[in-house]
Amino acid sequence: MYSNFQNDIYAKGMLGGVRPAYPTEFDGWHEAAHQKLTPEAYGYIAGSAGLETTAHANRAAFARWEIIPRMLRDTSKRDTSVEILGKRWDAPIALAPIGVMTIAHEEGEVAVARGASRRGVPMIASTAAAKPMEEIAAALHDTSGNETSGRGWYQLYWSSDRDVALSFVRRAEAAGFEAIVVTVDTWQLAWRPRDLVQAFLPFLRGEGVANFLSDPVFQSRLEKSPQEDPEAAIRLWGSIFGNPALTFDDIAWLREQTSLPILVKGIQHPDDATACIDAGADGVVVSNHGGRQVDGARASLDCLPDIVSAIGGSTILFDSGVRCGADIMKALALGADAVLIGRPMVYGLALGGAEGVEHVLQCLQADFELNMVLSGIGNVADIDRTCLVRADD
Ligand SMILES: Cc1cc2nc3c(=O)[nH]c(=O)nc-3n(C[C@H](O)[C@H](O)[C@H](O)COP(=O)(O)O)c2cc1C
Ligand SMILES: CCCCC(=O)C(=O)O
Repeated sequence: MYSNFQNDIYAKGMLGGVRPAYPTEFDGWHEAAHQKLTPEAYGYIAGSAGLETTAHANRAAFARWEIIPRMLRDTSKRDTSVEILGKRWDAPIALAPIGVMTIAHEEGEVAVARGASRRGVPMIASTAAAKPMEEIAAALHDTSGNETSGRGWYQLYWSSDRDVALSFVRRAEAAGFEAIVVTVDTWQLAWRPRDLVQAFLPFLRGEGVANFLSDPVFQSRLEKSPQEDPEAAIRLWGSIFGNPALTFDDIAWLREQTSLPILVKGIQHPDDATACIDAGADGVVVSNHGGRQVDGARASLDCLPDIVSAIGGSTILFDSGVRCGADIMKALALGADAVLIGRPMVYGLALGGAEGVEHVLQCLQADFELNMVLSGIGNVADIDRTCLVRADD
């Protein structure tokens, strides 16, 4: 039971005089990480596109839904597990793909992988990771110490050089990642004022390009190796990173290239969701990239119900604005199968590396479980639309 964590905290405090090493909710993680991070790293992580209207809308949308807890329902048996793409997850939570995590902590995604596997939470490794995917996979699957083997998916930023994109998929298969998540909303970075005013883009100093620099197909496009001529390698990265020409036909093409499940991340319109499924995807991630791409875009949570109506039965994950157990419950009640945790995890990483990631996940798991059972629901499958009312009703 995840909620044993609550008892542990009280017991350690009252019997041993020890308080938790880190805060236990989002604002605390955010504030403490803000103190620790460089201004540039903080701006990159916390910042969103434009006036950050969409980032705020993501939070406001959660506030417009309210849970009505039900009483006197037997919740003595509780089950937070879900089945996603044929695999059992202990909780309806995975880690969102997040690039260039060495700006938050020197061990970057390797620490994220360790924290995730200790909590049994699947991790989606980003193409823009600061560590090559093979290193992340090794950390995920490392069962030394008391870690259980973690579960990983690979997030593909689809290069305009299709052979590089395919090489990433082949490497992900070989490294043991269990699904491909194609992110389609960020083939180019949006107008991000916090980064612009600090003129900060970590990729240009060689952080977050490891998957490219270590890739044999990418290397074959260079005259000299990335070690010999790092500048030329970064220039090539800049020119082939994203692919504005991508269409649903490419998803259909990818479907023929790999037997791994494919999810398309960054979907906000129900017709796009349907087209993804028609092209052979197994599901989508309803997301506006945490408000980091199209400012003025609709809150991700508000996009969810129509997409559920359009492609219900396919796998539907959700992110953008998930901060606490209640948010997880609301997203599930509106039809998501599971949610992805983004910034809360990054702040945990900044605070304490693998231990910080583990702590944030443990808090979210316990908070979610307690929220669910105290609402009178013993089983994730029973979280549905009847748990919620609109705040203005
Ligand atoms: C610092 C940072 C880096 C990110 N890098 C990636 C990435 O490499 N690939 C990707 O698909 N999404 C990336 N995202 C988006 C997340 O996967 C996710 O959609 C977003 O964080 C959800 O919003 P939230 O963190 O506000 O909940 C990034 C987000 C942040 C904050
Ligand atoms: C160029 C990769 C960008 C990483 C990303 O997705 C983000 O910063 O939101």
